[in-house]
Amino acid sequence: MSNIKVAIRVRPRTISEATLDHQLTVHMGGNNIVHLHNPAISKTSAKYGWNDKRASSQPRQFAFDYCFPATDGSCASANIASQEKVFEDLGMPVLNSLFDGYNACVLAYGQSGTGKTYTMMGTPLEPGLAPKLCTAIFERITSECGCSNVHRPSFRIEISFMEIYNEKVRDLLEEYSNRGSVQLKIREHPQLGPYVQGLSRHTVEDAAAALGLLKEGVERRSSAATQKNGHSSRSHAVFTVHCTAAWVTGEGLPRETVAKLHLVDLAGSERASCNPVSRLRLKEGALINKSLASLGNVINALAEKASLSKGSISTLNTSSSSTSSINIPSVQTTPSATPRRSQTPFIPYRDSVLTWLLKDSLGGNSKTFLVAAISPSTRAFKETLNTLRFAERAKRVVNEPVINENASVELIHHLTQEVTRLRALFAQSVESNQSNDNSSLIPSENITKLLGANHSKACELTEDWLRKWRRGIGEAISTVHSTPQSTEIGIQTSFPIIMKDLGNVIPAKESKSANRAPVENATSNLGTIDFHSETSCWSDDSLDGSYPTEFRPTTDSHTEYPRMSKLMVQESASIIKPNFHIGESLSAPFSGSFHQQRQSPTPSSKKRISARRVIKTGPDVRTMFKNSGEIQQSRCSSPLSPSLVVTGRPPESFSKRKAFKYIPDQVHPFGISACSQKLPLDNLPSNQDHEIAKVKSNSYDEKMINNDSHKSYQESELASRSVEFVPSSRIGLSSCNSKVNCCCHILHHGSPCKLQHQNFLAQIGYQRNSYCQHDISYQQSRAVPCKSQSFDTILRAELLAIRRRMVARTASPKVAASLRYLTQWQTDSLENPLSIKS
Ligand SMILES: Nc1ncnc2c1ncn2[C@@H]1O[C@H](COP(=O)(O)OP(=O)(O)OP(=O)(O)O)[C@@H](O)[C@H]1O
Repeated sequence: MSNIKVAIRVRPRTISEATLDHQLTVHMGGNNIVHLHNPAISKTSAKYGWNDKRASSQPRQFAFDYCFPATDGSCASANIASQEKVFEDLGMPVLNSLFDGYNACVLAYGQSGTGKTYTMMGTPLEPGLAPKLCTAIFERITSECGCSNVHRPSFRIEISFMEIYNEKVRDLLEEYSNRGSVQLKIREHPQLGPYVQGLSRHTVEDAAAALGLLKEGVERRSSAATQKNGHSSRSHAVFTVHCTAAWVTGEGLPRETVAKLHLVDLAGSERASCNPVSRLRLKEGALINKSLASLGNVINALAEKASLSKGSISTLNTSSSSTSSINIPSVQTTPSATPRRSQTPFIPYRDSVLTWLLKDSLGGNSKTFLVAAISPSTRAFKETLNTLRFAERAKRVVNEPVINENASVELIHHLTQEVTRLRALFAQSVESNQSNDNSSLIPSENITKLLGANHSKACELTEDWLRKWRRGIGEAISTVHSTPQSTEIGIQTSFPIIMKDLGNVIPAKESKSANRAPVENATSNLGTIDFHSETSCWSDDSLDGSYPTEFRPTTDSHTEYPRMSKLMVQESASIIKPNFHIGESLSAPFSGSFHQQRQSPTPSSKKRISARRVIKTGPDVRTMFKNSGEIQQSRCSSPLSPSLVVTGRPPESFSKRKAFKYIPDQVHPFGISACSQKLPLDNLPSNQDHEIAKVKSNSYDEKMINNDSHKSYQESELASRSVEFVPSSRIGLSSCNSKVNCCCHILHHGSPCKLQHQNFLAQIGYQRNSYCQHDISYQQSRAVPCKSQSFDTILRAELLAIRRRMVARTASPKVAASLRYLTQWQTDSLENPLSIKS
C-alpha cells in the first residue's frame, strides 16, 4: 500500500507578469508547506474594512511530499528547483521502482501554461523527466549488465507513445497519411488491466533510440497557440516504457519481472472565455476540461474510499467546496461518486478515456507521483487554488503496487518450492519409519511419482521460459513493426554468409520515391565491400544483449583475424550504416542467425536502426522467412549441423567481382556441432537418417535446456560447450586478383582436453586467434590459384584435403573415427548431393 506522492512545482513569472508587476500568491515554507494568499483581495478588504469571509481571500496552507519553487525565486522561497532537482526527487524513485519490477507513473497536472510539458519533456537545453529517465534507464542497464555476477539480469526495453486528443487515442509513433482517421481502442485484460489495442511497441537498445522515439512523438503531438501558452498541448500524452528483466537465481530458478512506467503530460485546463480563438480550440478545450473533470471525480472517489477504509469520517465536504465556476476541473461529486458511506464508493474510471487508461495508476497496481504545476501570479489565483485542492485530494489516494512477476515464472517457483518441501517431508518420514521399523508406513510409490511429475513440470516450464525469453526479442519486433517500409535481411549460418537484398519489400508505390534511397545505396555499396566468412565474429553468452556478431567490410586479405570488441563493432557499425547491420548472437555460435534491419522512411529517422535483432535459426526463422515471401529457397544445412541456409540472388555487384561466394552446406568440413560425442562411432547403423535425426534432436539448445535447466544460463552454456572437440567451424573464400584465399576457421569451445586439441590443431597448420572470453578460434588460410576452376570446386577440394589431413594426424581415435565417418559420408554426398535429405 502506498499513497500517491504529490509534488508542487511553481513556474517562474513570465515576462509580461514580471513587467506588469503581478503580485505573488505562492510562498513555499519549510517542511514542504505551500502558503497561498491573494494579496489583491486582502488589500481591497482592508481598504473597505470588509470582514472578508470569501474562500478565495483566506490565506491557506497545504502540505505536500515535495515542493519545487520557481527558478526565479518568484514564490518567495529560499530554494529554487532545477530540472536536476526534480529528477533527483521524482525520477530516481521511479527508476528504482521500475527496476524492482513495480509499475510506476508520473502525472503532470495543472492549468495551461504552468510548466507541465516543461517538467515532463523539458527543452533541448534543460531536458525534463522523460528524456532524463530514458538516459538513466540505459545507464542502469549498462551498469547492471556490466557486473561480473553470473546471475545478472538481462533487460528488454520497449516504448510506446500515444496521445488522447478529443477523447480519441492516437499512436504517436506511427506514421499516418490521414491521422484523423486512425483511432485506437481501449480494451481491458482481466489480469493486465486496460491497454490500447494496436498501439505499437518499439524495442530500443540504447538511450539514443529511446530519445529518438520520444522526440518523434513529441513532434507529432497536437499542439496550438492559445492565449495562455504559445505552444499549448491540446492532448494528454502518455509515454510508456515497458521494462522486462529476466535472470536466473543462484538456485537456478528463472525470474522475470515485467514493469511499465507511464509518463503522462496532461493537457492544461483553461477558461473558455480565455480562448475565444476558434470553434476547434473551443471544442478541444471543452473535451480537455471534461476529461480532467473525470480525473477529478476518480481522484475524489478514491480519496473517499481511502478515508472510508481508514474508518474516518469522509472528508469529501472539503472536496466539494472546491467546486468552482472556472474551468480548472471542477471536481463535482457525481451521483456515482457519492455513495452511502457504508458502501465502497464506485470509481467512475470509464467516464473518460484518460481515467480508464490510467486505472492502474490511480488506486491500482502502481507507484504513482503527481506533479501539480502552478503559476505564482495573482491572475491565476483561483486556478492555483483549485490545483492545490486537487493535489491535496490526490495525496489521499492509496495504491497497491506489487512486483509484477511473470505468471509462469511464479508457477515454476511455486512448484519448485513445493517439490523441495515434499522431498524434505518424504525423507523425514522415510527416516522415522525406518527407525521405527514400520515399513508399511513408508510413503507409497504414487507420492514419489507425483513428486517426479511436479519436478518435471517445473523443468518443462523453465525450459519454455528460457526459449520464450530468447526468442521474445525477435518476435516482439516482427509483430510490432507490421508495416515495414524497407527491410534488409542477411543470414549467417555456421559457415556460409549469404546476403540478400530484400529491397522489394518496399511498397511498389514508394519504390521510386526519395525514401527508397537508402536501400538502393545499400545494394550498390555492397559491391565495394568484399566479404568472406571470417568477417563474422561471435561472442559467447547469450542473454544480456551485448553479444554482437559482426559483418565487417574488408579489403582483400583475411589472414588477420580481428580481435573482437564491442568498440570495434560499434565502429564498423558506423562505417557500414545503413547498409549493414550489427546483430547479436542470442544462442550458440555454431547455429545460424537472422539479421534484420528496418528503416522507417521518414527523413528524420532514416539513420535510425529501429530494429535490429538476431534470432537463432530453427523452425521459427524458417517460418518467418517463408511468411515474408521473399526467400527463394530455404532449407536446413547439413543435417548434422542444424543451421539454416537461405539462398538468394546475391547483388549483381557481388557476382561480377566474384568477391563473395556462398557455399553449399554439404561441404561443411566437420558437420559436427556441440553434440559430436553423440555420434555413433562403434556400431554405425545402416539407417543413416535415423541417426541423423537422433543427433539433430540432441542439438545444442535441447541438450542445454534438458540437462541443465537447474544451472544458470551462462553455466549451462559453458557446460554444453565442453562436450567434445570441434563444435563449430566456418569456411569462406575471398578473391584477390587471380588468387582465391581459402580460410577455414574452427571454434574450439572450452573443451576438457583443450591442450591436446590445441596441439593437434597446430600440427595441421591452424593458428590460434583468441577473440572472446571463452572461445578459442583457430584458422588456417591458403592462397589457391584461381585458374578456371569454380569457387565450389576449389572449396570442396580444399575442405576434403583439410579433413583428410586431420584424420591422418589426429591422436584421438574417437575423433579420427568420427571424422572418417563424416568424410566418407560427405564425400558421398558431394558426389551425389541430392542424396542428402534435409
Ligand atoms: N519551471 C520552469 N522553469 C522555466 N521555465 C518554465 C518552467 N515552467 C514552465 N516554463 C516555461 O513556461 C512556458 C509554458 O510551459 P509549458 O508549455 O510547459 O506549460 P504547460 O503547462 O505544458 O502548458 P499547456 O497545458 O498549455 O501545454 C514554457 O515556455 C516553459 O519553458
